[in-house]
Amino acid sequence: MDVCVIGAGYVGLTTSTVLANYGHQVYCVDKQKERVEMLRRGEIPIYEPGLEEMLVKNTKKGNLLFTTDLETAVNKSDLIFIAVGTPQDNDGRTDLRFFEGVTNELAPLIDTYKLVITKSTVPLGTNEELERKLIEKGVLKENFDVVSNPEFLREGTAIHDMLYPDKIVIGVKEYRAVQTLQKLYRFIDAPYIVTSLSGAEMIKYASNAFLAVKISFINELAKIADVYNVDITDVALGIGMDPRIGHHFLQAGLGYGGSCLPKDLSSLEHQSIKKNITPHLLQAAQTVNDSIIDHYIAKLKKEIPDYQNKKITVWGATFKPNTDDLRHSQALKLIDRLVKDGSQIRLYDPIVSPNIHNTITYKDMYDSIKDADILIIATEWKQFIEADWNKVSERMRGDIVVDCRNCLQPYTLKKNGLIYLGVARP
Ligand SMILES: NC(=O)c1ccc[n+]([C@@H]2O[C@H](COP(=O)([O-])OP(=O)(O)OC[C@H]3O[C@@H](n4cnc5c(N)ncnc54)[C@H](O)[C@@H]3O)[C@@H](O)[C@H]2O)c1
Ligand SMILES: O=c1ccn([C@@H]2O[C@H](COP(=O)(O)OP(=O)(O)O[C@H]3O[C@H](CO)[C@@H](O)[C@H](O)[C@H]3O)[C@@H](O)[C@H]2O)c(=O)[nH]1
Repeated sequence: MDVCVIGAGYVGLTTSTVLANYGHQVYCVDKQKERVEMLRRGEIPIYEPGLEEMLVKNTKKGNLLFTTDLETAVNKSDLIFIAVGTPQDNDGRTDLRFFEGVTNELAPLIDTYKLVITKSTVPLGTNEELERKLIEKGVLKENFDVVSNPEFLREGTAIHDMLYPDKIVIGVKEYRAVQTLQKLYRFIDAPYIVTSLSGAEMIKYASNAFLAVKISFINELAKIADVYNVDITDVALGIGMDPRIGHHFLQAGLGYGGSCLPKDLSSLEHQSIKKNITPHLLQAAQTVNDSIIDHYIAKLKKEIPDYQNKKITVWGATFKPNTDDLRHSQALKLIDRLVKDGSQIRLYDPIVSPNIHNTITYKDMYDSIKDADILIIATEWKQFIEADWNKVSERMRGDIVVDCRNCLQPYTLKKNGLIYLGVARP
């Protein structure tokens, strides 16, 4: 099938590449000229394991093309995916600027039948509004159907998640759209959830909200476990054994960040308030998440009252491992807070070198800890988990390792003369 994908970010690039890899002809459009030129050279603007290889293979084969020319891409395609960003505005609502920009650009280009498929995460009612606007702008009703087909991939495992999703959610008004999408996704073996446009929009928000609530739940329990000298990893393991609870998303730590959970939870909160419903649980999940940095700063202060005067190294800047994404990173929030408190930070991250006030970034993880008093693990990258702790111990001046992600083995550190401070791990 001939497919146009609008937006060459994490979702648009993964969608384009996977569809092309399974035999479709894909035109991936982005308005950023430099990004498109880069992609044409086979360089990818984001870090996503496995993506570059598959992308280059398919560009060489000619079934994956990058362009800024929306008109040609739309003309050549039967299906049009919208995968532009829907960030958070200053009030915490969804900023639909890019999505509405696409609606305006698309309207004059649709003069034969197209399936317009929304992959971007958009508030309830947005796809109905998209349909209404396209008609209002002169597109004939018989020339298009709108489909809400939210994406559930995680950064760092995007290709795997797109190939092996637990479900494919499709919000439609016309059943013919479902058949077209089943044809498009014939290489994916997953159950279909077919619902209304807003039903699909809500499934997306509900998923991310549930995950955020689950993380805040374990983080709240971690605070309680801490004061009662209980190991929270035992508690997570114990409750996770119950299949009604499950083991996933029970890792206590610095809290959730990234480009999705915080903004989607906040958006759902506003969508709820707009209809006079107070979303107590969603608000509580955010409150817990917002309180975590303060909580761990207080813990650090209790352990080392003059921590501001110590040499602190932080390992990890991104919001989670295996990505270059710094959006809403809790690690960055922690660094900001330490800097505000007067500390000078040395930072090492395997992929990014962000420019942060009073922070020196290092290219080598062991160089970053030379003469450090305190080492803080803010993101659970594999290379931190597998660090040479004897070498760490020799390089550091002090002996304190704060494991904000509960990803290390306390015993291994202790064996190497280091003091381990985890999240509720007595
Ligand atoms: N990142 C994720 O893991 C993820 C997962 C599932 C869903 N989502 C949702 O998918 C959407 C996209 O997220 P992302 O992280 O891929 O965004 P992104 O910011 O990485 O990429 C968006 C791209 O869209 C381009 N763009 C904006 N307006 C355009 C226009 N008018 N024409 C052409 N290109 C345009 C931008 O230049 C940018 O390259 C969001 O709604 C997000 O909530 C993201
Ligand atoms: O037990 C856990 C699991 C995750 N996190 C944190 O939660 C955040 C989000 O993690 P994850 O969900 O793996 O990352 P994303 O790539 O943002 O993926 C989420 O957001 C995407 C965008 O909507 C959805 O498509 C995915 O299904 C959803 O998992 C990160 O900061 C993690 O460190 C924890 O603190 N504890």
